[in-house]
Amino acid sequence: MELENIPIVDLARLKDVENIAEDPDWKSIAENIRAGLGSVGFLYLINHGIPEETVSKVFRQSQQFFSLPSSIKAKYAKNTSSESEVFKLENYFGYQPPGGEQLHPDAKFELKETFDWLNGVGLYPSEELPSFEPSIEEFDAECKKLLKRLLRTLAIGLNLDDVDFFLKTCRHFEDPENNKGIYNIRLIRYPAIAEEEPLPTGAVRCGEHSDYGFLTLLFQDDVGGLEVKNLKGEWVHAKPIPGSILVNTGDLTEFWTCGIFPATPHRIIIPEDVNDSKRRKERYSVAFFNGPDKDTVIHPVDMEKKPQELLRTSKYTNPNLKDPVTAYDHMMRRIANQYGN
Ligand SMILES: O=C(O)CCC(=O)C(=O)O
Ligand SMILES: [Fe+2]
Repeated sequence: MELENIPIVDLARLKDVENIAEDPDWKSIAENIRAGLGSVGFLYLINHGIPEETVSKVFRQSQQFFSLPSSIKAKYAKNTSSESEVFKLENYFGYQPPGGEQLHPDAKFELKETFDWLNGVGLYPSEELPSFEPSIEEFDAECKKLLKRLLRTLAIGLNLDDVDFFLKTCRHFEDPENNKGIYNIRLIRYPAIAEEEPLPTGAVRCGEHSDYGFLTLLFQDDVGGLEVKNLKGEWVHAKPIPGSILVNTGDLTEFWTCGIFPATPHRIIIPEDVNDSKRRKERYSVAFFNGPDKDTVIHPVDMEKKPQELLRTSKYTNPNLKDPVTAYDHMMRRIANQYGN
């Protein structure tokens, strides 16, 4: 089944039962997740179990942080002292002002500010905002709880013998201090654009890209503007659904599953109409990018026992790219080639 729009998956019936692989509710939800991530590559989760207040606290702290003067935000800046520092995974935390990142060669200027943490490690503006760090920590723990369930639904949806196949590769969930993982929380603000404001040539909010890792949880406010490319190559608006979370699969998953779960391109353009509210309003989003532990060997062959008709053509079905690689090396080759071409 090929879906054109982003489906909604309701997790309300996902209960902690003994044998989840045989549980009809887990099975049917796993099927829905499989159908959504296996076609559009994106889906909305509702009744996902993350308390609304946990999410709104992070959005409030994000608004307060990005509203601070640039000189204060600069205290928490990402290490961009040299090209080699920028591309080190270990340095993937801190604040980046607008124009700090380019996700697509045509997106000459990304009108966004970001604030990142890697594996729960990073800089917290505790002096200015004492509630900031506890809000991120609470959010981090809730996202991991949800991801643990999602990773099991992925394995069930793929009919893998071991329902914990993916979960076992995320030891960082249980042992946050081990620094084995690759996960990243990112706060984003896209500033409002005034009617008379001249924009740099090629400006967008977020250049077209696919995510790098395994699974992304994306929380957005009510402004809208995110577009997702469906299998027909059409851009579909990922309209905000209050209380929902968008989930999508990244490059690593596309590689691992031989394209069963594609890494779908997405972007946020700036509407030309100066009165469009998607342009006039500032927009906030929060992403939790989850990868498997760095030393996980990603071996696409694991999935080759799957029926061939399920394997979609992807850049990773290229035989030269099929050699096993650790999650860390995969991320490094992806970061080094930031445009992903
Ligand atoms: O802000 C958004 O809604 C999307 C951001 C995104 O795709 C990303 O940071 O990878
Ligand atoms: Fe993305």
